[in-house]
Amino acid sequence: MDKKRIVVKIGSSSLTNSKGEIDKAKFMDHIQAIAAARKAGHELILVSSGAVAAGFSKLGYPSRPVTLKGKQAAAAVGQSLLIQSYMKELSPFGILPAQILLTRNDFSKKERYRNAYSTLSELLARGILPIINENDTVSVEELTFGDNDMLSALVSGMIHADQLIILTDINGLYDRNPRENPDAKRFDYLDSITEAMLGFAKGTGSNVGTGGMKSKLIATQTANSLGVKVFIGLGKGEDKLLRILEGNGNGTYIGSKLLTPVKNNKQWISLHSPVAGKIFIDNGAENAILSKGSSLLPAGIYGVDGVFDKGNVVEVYGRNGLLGKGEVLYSSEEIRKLMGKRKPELEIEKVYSSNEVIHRDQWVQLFEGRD
Ligand SMILES: Nc1ncnc2c1ncn2[C@@H]1O[C@H](COP(=O)(O)OP(=O)(O)O)[C@@H](O)[C@H]1O
Ligand SMILES: N[C@@H](CCC(=O)OP(=O)(O)O)C(=O)O
Repeated sequence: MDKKRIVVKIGSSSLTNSKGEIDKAKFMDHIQAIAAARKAGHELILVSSGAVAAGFSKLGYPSRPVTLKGKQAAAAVGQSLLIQSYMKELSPFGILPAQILLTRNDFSKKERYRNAYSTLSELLARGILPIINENDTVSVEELTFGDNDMLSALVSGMIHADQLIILTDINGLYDRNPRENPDAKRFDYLDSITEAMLGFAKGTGSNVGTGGMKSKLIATQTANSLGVKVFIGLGKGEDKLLRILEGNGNGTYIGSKLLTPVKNNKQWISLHSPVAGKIFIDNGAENAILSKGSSLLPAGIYGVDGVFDKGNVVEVYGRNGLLGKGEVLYSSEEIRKLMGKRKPELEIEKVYSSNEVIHRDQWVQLFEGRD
């Protein structure tokens, strides 16, 4: 089998018990499977939940806390317990883990996004097993990933993984919540996640998990849009990851064969960049961008909203509303002077070095009406 780069996301319910402790048997099952997949030559990155679930009982909480300070305090204790266990149990297999705690800001600032990518690549190149979690203790509610399903999707896109494996306490997506409908049917293979599927995926079934199946499906849509195939399910035994990679896993596989990887700068523009302003373009420019894949030139721009600098990301609007997002090569002040002008006029003025306001390589189409 080809050597693959895989992101494995393990949910709280697959690591801990309801009393708020790491479940030794579940934990060791993952360790053995990780070791076997690495031995087979695959590159692995772990996104491990479980910090809150493994920490709350040590702080005297009877169950998973609901307040922000309670969750953050529990995560501070639980995260170190988790990493300690990973270190100890992976060591006999000669695997050295590295703890990486990320916040939403690490993705929204371009330099930090690039830096996270370089660090992860360096760790992989040196044979280390990165273990990622959200930095729960410092993340504030408005600035979180939502859950680790989304974090794992964003990481798998960033490092151009071949597959994202979401290990949970249920063997895949069913057409109704199987905990409430015993005759619900499971999907084995899906090309993509549709709106209808989002409708029948519901919340968590355990008292330690957070997002339930719905958050896994939303994360799957994101991973697929970045060119990464997804498996959602469970498994037992040291060969469970290898079986999943061979296509024999106990769960649902999602993503057609036609998925295309997305370059990191385009991922950053479409999913992480803060929007600094708006540009309004005419029909000719809209056609050129959407149908011919051209860059955006000043001639087609008739309006600018906001104050922004060169290098910021703006939204571009046409007759169909929002068309996409792109990184501008001029400030809002400069674009106001340039807009509507054609090449000869710009050349006579000899002020600007390049004609493009947004280069095609820094443009991401969000309007789905056209290719
Ligand atoms: N249509 C569905 N198919 C499968 N599981 C579902 C569905 N709707 C809701 N669920 C629930 O989602 C749960 C898995 O999510 P969650 O508890 O958040 O797990 P984790 O801790 O692994 O992230 C399942 O145990 C199940 O109760
Ligand atoms: N970052 C949190 C987990 C958040 C989360 O998404 O949990 P889960 O639904 O179990 O994957 C923690 O470590 O407790």
